[in-house]
Amino acid sequence: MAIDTAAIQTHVRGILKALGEDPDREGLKDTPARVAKMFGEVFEGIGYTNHEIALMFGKTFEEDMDITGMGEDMVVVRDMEVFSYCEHHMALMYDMKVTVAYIPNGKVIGLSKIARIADMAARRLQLQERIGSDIAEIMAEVTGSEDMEVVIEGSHSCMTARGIRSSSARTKTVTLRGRFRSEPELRI
Ligand SMILES: Nc1nc2c(ncn2[C@@H]2O[C@H](COP(=O)(O)OP(=O)(O)OP(=O)(O)O)[C@@H](O)[C@H]2O)c(=O)[nH]1
Ligand SMILES: [Zn+2]
Repeated sequence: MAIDTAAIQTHVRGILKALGEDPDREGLKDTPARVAKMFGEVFEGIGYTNHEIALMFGKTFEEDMDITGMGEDMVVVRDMEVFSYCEHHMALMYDMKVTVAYIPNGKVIGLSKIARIADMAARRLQLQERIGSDIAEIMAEVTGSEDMEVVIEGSHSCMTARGIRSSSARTKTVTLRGRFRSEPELRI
């Protein structure tokens, strides 16, 4: 479902007024439209289910797997940068690095598609933990493998720039599925 751009503009204008601002002054007159456009970008993932994201980026390669045996070798893509917004404050999560490891089950996914999946899962009102479980769920559907680890490190502006103001606090979350859960030596 596409976002309701007109409603967002109306509400942003209302927020500006509630803040004591003049929404018609030169610097703010286009702000509701800009914010609606920005929300369309940064919240694009709200418009898709995990299943739909799996279909969108679900191109896999099965050729040569029997010959090379690479269909069972671990793949790790490190440090994919994403941005997200926490669902509690709608505050930016930044300096977010996502690392995904999986053990293919006979087919592999194109590497760029892993980054696209991580990027789209982050473009929602999220919890860092849920970004990890969403990526694991989408990757499992695409690859047919349950053996997955997703490590995310990031900063939450709701705790670095306001509130407790722990400006250097970083949060690390680890999502483990399948063999990564039962065999600790596999963990990256
Ligand atoms: N587990 C988890 N918590 C988050 C995430 N993003 C933000 N939070 C936390 O969500 C909580 C919301 O707590 P509340 O007490 O309702 O909000 P608040 O009064 O603004 O709390 P303070 O931030 O402590 O001032 C805060 O502790 C945030 O740090 C996240 O991705 N995962
Ligand atoms: Zn927050």
